[in-house]
Amino acid sequence: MAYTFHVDLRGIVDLLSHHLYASPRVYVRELMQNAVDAITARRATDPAAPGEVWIESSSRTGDGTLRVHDTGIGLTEQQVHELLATIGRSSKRDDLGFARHEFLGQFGIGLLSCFLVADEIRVSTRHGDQPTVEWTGFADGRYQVVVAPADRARSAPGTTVTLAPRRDAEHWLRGDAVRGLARLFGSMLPIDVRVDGEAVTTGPAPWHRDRAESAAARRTRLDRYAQEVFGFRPFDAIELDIPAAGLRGVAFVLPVAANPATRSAHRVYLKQMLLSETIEGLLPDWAFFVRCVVDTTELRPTASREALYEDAILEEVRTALGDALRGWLTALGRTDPRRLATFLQVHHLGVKALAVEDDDMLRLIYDWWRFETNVGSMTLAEFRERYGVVRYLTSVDEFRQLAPVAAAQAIPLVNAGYVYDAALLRRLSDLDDAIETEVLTASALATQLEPLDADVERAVQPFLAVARRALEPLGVEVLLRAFEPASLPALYLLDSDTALHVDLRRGQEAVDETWAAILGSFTAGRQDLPQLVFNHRNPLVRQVCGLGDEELLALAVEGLYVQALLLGHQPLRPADTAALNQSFLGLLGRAMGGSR
Ligand SMILES: Nc1ncnc2c1ncn2[C@@H]1O[C@H](COP(=O)(O)OP(=O)(O)OP(=O)(O)O)[C@@H](O)[C@H]1O
Repeated sequence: MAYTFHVDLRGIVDLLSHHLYASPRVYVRELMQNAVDAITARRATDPAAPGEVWIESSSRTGDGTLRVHDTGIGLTEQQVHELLATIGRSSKRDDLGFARHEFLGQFGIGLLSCFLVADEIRVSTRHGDQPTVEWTGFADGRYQVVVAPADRARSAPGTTVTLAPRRDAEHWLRGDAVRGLARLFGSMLPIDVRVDGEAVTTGPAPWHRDRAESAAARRTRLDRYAQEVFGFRPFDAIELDIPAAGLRGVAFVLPVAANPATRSAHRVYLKQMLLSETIEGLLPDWAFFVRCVVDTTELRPTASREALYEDAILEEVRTALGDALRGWLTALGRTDPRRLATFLQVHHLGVKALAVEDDDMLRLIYDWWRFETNVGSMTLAEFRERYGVVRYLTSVDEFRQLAPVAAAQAIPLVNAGYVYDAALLRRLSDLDDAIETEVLTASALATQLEPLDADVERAVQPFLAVARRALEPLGVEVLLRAFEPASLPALYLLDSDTALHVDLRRGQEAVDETWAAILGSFTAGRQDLPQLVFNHRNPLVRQVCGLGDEELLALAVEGLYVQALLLGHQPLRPADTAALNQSFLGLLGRAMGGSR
């Protein structure tokens, strides 16, 4: 024998309120939606039928109830049983069960949301010339249907829904709350909606085109809209139009930097009814620099109507919106490079993050973003045009230290030490195989520094011997070269590769045997050391080279070593600090005429 399921309405309402809807406020949206759909249905056969929705809040009715009146299609007695009293049954689906395009509703559960604020829902409805039917649904699952007596018969087709409030939910039915919610959800609806006599529908969407309006006036209006809705005056307003998704709208470009890691929230309308102000995932993740407001007819809501259903159309829309933003950026580069430069100034981090994966954005950075170089600030495109190979350093500290030295050796260098820069430079050949890029290593720079004449080289051997002896315990290789700028006495050179091995070796000294053996396996066979290159063009270094007093020479060498470390923003180890102390105190002692 077959039985029919029974539904525990209290359980269902509990489910809706705790798991489906984020807040009871959705009840206003569901009631407006039903009223608008009913008018749409009536106008399908009677295009001249009146289309009005008016809501009387409890502040107006005075008896605590809220009433929603519409001039829609109404229901017959049989439809009342079928549609109002059957959870999940909807008149807005076609024979195959698909949502019908012209309606906002589709799931057949919207009316239940009224139980979030009401104990009792009363519907008085009239379809065509049929008698007025009165249906009352109670939160405990009972319902009654009666044909209205003559004194309560409706004079025209349409429906009135009356809510008797739940205890503790009375405030949801009051004038202020209802007006605010009706305005929030329904301000763009194509049908006139009033709350307590006040219009909440404010006419066409902000992107609606009015032929008589000038471009400047339109922009001012859109700016004002962004200010009202998002609270900022946009850098630009990008109009969006994707006919395949029935989507129109505007992307407002943020005037200040946004965190690329935070997903942007957008204001999305479905068939002119607000779905949510905080829709994520409408745009690709990289489009963090805009806030959109869009209306679409083709995207589908989830049953809560608070999010978009993740399907193939949403995926296509996301791609198309991404293309629109990309198009805006590249067009700006063509038509108004100065504005693009301003945009990049604000949003460069995000655009760079995107350029790591996207060729168009990489091209944008290549052509328009000004990098710091040791030959002035310029774009990578300019740099390449002037100097051929795009040589760069991957740390800001390294750049600060080496840029002047490299410039003096006529080696143009780009500072790629900021976040994403190195990754972008590594990817540049993706744009064009002919673009050559190269990291300048410290050892490569050392080879560019001019060696000394043979005579000088011979003469400085005693200096080198003392300097090597003094610095050997500190694990640094000593060189003497002649280079510009002459004001720099010594240069501490450490490649990132060498730095890693130096760190590992230092780690080895500081840990127990097991760890030392593990770390040792990484450094095995590597003897590279950081280099300290003394500059023979520097007058002080020349003087030190000529010192006959070995003790004084060693003190000077230690001092110059620590100074080079400090200039290179290198951390000082205990041994370096000890060398600094020894040198400083020793030199001080010598200066005051004593000895160590
Ligand atoms: N004001 C109204 N006038 C005429 N019919 C209505 C009205 N309100 C509700 N109905 C009928 O009741 C049915 C159920 O309404 P309900 O709001 O629960 O679901 P829905 O609007 O079909 O779908 P959704 O859950 O997506 O809102 C509707 O399909 C419609 O036929």
